[in-house]
Amino acid sequence: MRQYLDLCQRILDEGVWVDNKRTGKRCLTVIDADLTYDVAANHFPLITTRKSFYKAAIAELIGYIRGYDNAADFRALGTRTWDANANENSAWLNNPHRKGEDDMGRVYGVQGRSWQKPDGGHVDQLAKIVENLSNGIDDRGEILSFYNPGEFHMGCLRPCMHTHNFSLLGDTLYLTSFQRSCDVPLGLNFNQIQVFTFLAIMAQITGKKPGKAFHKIVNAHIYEDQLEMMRDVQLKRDPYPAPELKINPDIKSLKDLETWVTMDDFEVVGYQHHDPIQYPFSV
Ligand SMILES: Nc1nc(=O)c2c([nH]1)NC[C@@H]1CN(c3ccc(C(=O)N[C@@H](CCC(=O)O)C(=O)O)cc3)CN21
Ligand SMILES: O=c1ccn([C@H]2C[C@H](O)[C@@H](COP(=O)(O)O)O2)c(=O)[nH]1
Repeated sequence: MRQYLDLCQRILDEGVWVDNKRTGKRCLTVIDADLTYDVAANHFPLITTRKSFYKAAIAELIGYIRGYDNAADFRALGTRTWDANANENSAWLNNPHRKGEDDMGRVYGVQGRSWQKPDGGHVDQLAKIVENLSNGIDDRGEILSFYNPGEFHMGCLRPCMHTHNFSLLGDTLYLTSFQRSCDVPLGLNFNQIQVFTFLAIMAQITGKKPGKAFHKIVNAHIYEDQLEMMRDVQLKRDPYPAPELKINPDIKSLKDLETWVTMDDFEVVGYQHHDPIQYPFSV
């Protein structure tokens, strides 16, 4: 938790104001942040200086794993976080590739599970990684990439967390995740949970021990309308100790994740937190 607060403070101390054309807002911005999560010790990186809705963050991750392309499917899993990008951004609403209400297009998990090949076939990047890791293989290219510039025009948003690179050392699994753009008050609260949970769940279904997860962020920002709450409320609070994440041990395969898993299969133990803070969201 301390590393999150340090990043917030660093943005306040060293950040540079940058105009953002897509949202029409200014962001206080720093470049390059590294966060590390100890998944082996189960120190779940849940924000404690405000109430965090972690089930929504895990629901997003499961939706990516399943290759969802529709905000309604995300809602059914337990998160409304894609509603605005799917249905309220005028550039996407006017895009001829949008297939109707709730469509997100070829974003995130669609690329992860079904990257189009020039010959008409598809690549399932995640299935290949699970297969290799389960067999003890790390070919130094266990990479899940959502970043497909050739199809940016077919999706509502370019992926922010765009690459997850798994590594095996003996029977310990590591994850290095790359993020190009990070809304620190809102997005990072979710992204920390997702990087941690992704390593924990991949270790579980491939029969490995989880090690550490390394989260590398390029552009880390606070939107102008979030700044006051961050500076005057959240950063004035003292953090509580990290809680633990409990995952249903019956989840044993990618198929389980794709078929029957719900948010009831994830539970956080020992979560002490301050009151919620509602930060503005920029579409
Ligand atoms: N500007 C922006 N920031 C983001 O973090 C973001 C996007 N856009 N677009 C795509 C996804 C959607 N994400 C979101 C969207 C909404 C919340 C949000 O409103 N979180 C609330 C609680 C939500 C709930 O109750 O489930 C929060 O207080 O954390 C978080 C992440 C992350 N991403
Ligand atoms: O997982 C996510 C998804 C999105 N974000 C934030 C980062 C930016 O504030 C916006 C995306 O805007 P771009 O103009 O495409 O950079 O969403 C996040 O933090 N985490």
